[in-house]
Amino acid sequence: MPNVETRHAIDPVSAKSFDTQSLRQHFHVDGLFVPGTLKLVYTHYDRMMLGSAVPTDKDIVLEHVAETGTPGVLDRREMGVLNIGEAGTITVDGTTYEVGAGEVLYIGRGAGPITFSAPGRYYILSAPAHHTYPTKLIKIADARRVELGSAETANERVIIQFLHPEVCESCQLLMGYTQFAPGSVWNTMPAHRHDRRMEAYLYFDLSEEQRVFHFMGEPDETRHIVIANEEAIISPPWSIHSGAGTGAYTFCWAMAGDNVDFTDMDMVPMETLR
Ligand SMILES: O=C(O)C(=O)C[C@H](O)C(=O)CO
Ligand SMILES: [Zn+2]
Repeated sequence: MPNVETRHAIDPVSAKSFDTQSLRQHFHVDGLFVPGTLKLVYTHYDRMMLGSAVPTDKDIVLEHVAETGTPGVLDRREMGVLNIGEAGTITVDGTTYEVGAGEVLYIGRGAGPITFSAPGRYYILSAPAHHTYPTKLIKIADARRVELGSAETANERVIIQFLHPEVCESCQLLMGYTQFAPGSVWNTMPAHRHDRRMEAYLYFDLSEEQRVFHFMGEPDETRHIVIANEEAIISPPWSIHSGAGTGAYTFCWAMAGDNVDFTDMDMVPMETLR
């Protein structure tokens, strides 16, 4: 049985009163990517599930997750898996996909069981789905690239979009990752919100000593959470989501909610941030 933790949805009024420990308890995820284990976090934000699988000499099979209330985990869901480790394989319904470093496997509704094989460090995202789109391996060259920011503002980066309507159809999941040029450290500032979609971040490619200060909260009530390598953030739909690192890093962003329009954002004017 997978190790599954549940996170309930928190409203912005309650979040205002949280101290560091409470913020971390509700919005921060650690303990991911432990060799030989499958860990899942079942959230009540659009029922997005996130987690990790790190197979060793033994494969890890994902089939039933009690929290979904269905025999197979993907009976009514879709899944995106990003490999942040060495190339490995994922087998879905008897078809084996070679998933290289930085590649994403989209797994359509109704598929499974899913077998994760070494080597590979697999970051897992899943949301409810109303339609079955085909399972598809997405290579980096097939993804959509958006270059933005500049060295002068310490935010020169490329957003690489994998689960995006122009690349791979999905019901709810939008997913990709953002990589920084050396010396650039700021993501998603000026900040935005999108009440239509929640968002989850996984920060990775950080050295042991490196940290990212992740900013969250309503624009006039911001808070921060200090993040180390391969730790994640659950970002509620009412919250900004932004970060500044002590050096360059990569982060995987993923969203679920009412639309799959990456550009549907409500920008937050700088002068309103507190
Ligand atoms: O660096 C950025 O800016 C991002 O990657 C933005 C996130 O992808 C995002 O918040 C999308 O809604
Ligand atoms: Zn966003």
